[in-house]
Amino acid sequence: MAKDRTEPEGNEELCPFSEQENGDCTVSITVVGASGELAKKKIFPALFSLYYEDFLPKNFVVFGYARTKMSDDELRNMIRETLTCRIDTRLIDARTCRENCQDMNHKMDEFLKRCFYHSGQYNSEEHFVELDSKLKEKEAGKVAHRLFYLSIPPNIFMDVVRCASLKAPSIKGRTRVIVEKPFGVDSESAGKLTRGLKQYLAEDQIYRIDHYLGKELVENLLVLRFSNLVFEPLWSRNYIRNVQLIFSEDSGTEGHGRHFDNYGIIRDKMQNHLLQILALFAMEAPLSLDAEDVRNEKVKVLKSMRPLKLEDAVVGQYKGHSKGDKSYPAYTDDPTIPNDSLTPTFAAVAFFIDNARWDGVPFLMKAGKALHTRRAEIRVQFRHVPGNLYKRKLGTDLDETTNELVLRVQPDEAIYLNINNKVPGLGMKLDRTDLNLLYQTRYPREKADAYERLLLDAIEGEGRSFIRSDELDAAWALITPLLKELEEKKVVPELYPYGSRGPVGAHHLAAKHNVRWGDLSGDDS
Ligand SMILES: NC(=O)C1=CN([C@@H]2O[C@H](COP(=O)(O)OP(=O)(O)OC[C@H]3O[C@@H](n4cnc5c(N)ncnc54)[C@H](OP(=O)(O)O)[C@@H]3O)[C@@H](O)[C@H]2O)C=CC1
Ligand SMILES: O=C1O[C@H](COP(=O)(O)O)[C@@H](O)[C@H](O)[C@H]1O
Repeated sequence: MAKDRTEPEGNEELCPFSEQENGDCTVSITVVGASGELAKKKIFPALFSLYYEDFLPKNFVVFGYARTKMSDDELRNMIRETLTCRIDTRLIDARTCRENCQDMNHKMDEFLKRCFYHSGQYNSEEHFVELDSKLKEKEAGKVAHRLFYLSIPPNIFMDVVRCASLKAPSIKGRTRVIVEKPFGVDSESAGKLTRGLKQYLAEDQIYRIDHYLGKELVENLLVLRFSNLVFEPLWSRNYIRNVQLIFSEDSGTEGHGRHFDNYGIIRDKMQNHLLQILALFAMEAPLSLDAEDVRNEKVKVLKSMRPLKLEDAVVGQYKGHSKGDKSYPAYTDDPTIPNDSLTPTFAAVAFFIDNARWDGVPFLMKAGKALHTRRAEIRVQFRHVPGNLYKRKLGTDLDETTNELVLRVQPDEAIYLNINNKVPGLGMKLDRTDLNLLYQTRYPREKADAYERLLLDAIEGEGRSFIRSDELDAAWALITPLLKELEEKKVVPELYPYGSRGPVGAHHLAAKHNVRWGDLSGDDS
């Protein structure tokens, strides 16, 4: 029996698979682009983890679809051999325990019996008719929900959507399609993609995936805000001075830059992951946790934001750097990148939300490759404490002593609040310390991968963590003017050394808004 994620066991009404449990229903999941990296690294492992943990319904099949010729057994071997999911890791940690390994092998055999492959072209209706008949055979006359995961490059999305919706839709059940990013490169192309998808699918059949919305800390944002009394009263311009959304990677493109060079860091990280997090952070309380209520609030806050102009941004590109006997390449040393590429590998921008809650509060975003560290976090810097009671003890630099709440999305998920505290003893010495919730300590069990959570949501028809088309439009409307200016004016990015803290311009941008980057100060750098 599939586990219920929402309620203690035994609550029949809320069980999302109750139909399947009585044997009437089945779910067919087709991974389109099954021969690709994402399918191997993320999608099949996530499906296996869900199966292993009993979250998949009783009746399901998984089909791989791609042009590469492969037999069912070859697909199964690929899945078995490339397994990199948390279950595998758990077993490596417990490798002395033979029972666990036997259990996993048994579960893997059972899972693979449900996996099949069909080779076909992405634009061939005939090949999708063949897929449909194979699906029907496995579905054996049950009401079948069909989920197509488009793990393919965007130029073939429309072919697949057309063929799948015309020739292989669910007849009595629901047809849903997970669409991978990129969702266009600007407002115009995103609008075109949406109009194309809507020729064949209704909005509630489209699941635009941004895997950051499946990350534990991001899912927790609304819980933190709306289930604790202590945060919400502080969550506004009255107490918050600025908010920082930071995404740094410590590696460059290293020979795989061709795809990135067409997009750049603003499209790759800001338009999607960081703006999505910002919307969840800043939105008003939704009427309910229903997908439409949550997404309505996200759209509202995105629409209240000022579109970016060149003066709100700094762009950078990493250059080569030597440290001891090790040397690190420049972005343009990557053989897949043109030597004269102006693509930003770093950007810092300042957003403002023109609504009553956030008027005047800078929301600074920073994302970059080849930086000194890898991290994704939200930093909330609060206002200074009024009055001078402890000023002599705290020092004159009030920025150093204001409260800061940090939500670290990765690595090592954590939520901590910097506070000032008296050092125990007879004197009156103050110390800066933090109230710290380190996930690894509090919740030591390994965490589900974002793809697991989002796949399960899509199977269950839960759209809350997927991007609706009006959200997408609103996000592109904020970013497109800046992208156009950068491209039209051929803005040359400021160079920064590989492994550094990014271009100096990012500090100037922050200083213009009276902000200091929290990740570069004190013991956090
Ligand atoms: N890899 C990742 O970590 C991430 C990927 N994505 C997105 O997910 C999608 C899939 O990613 P990924 O698996 O890495 O992509 P791949 O480049 O590996 O492509 C997936 C499959 O699509 C087919 N394919 C590739 N190029 C073409 C083409 N030009 N024309 C027709 N078919 C083609 C190939 O299958 P075959 O030749 O067998 O038909 C390939 O195995 C992409 O849209 C990507 O932007 C998003 C986030 C992260
Ligand atoms: O969407 C993307 O995200 C990955 C990083 O994902 P993470 O979960 O490992 O943080 C990034 O490498 C890729 O460039 C980008 O397209």
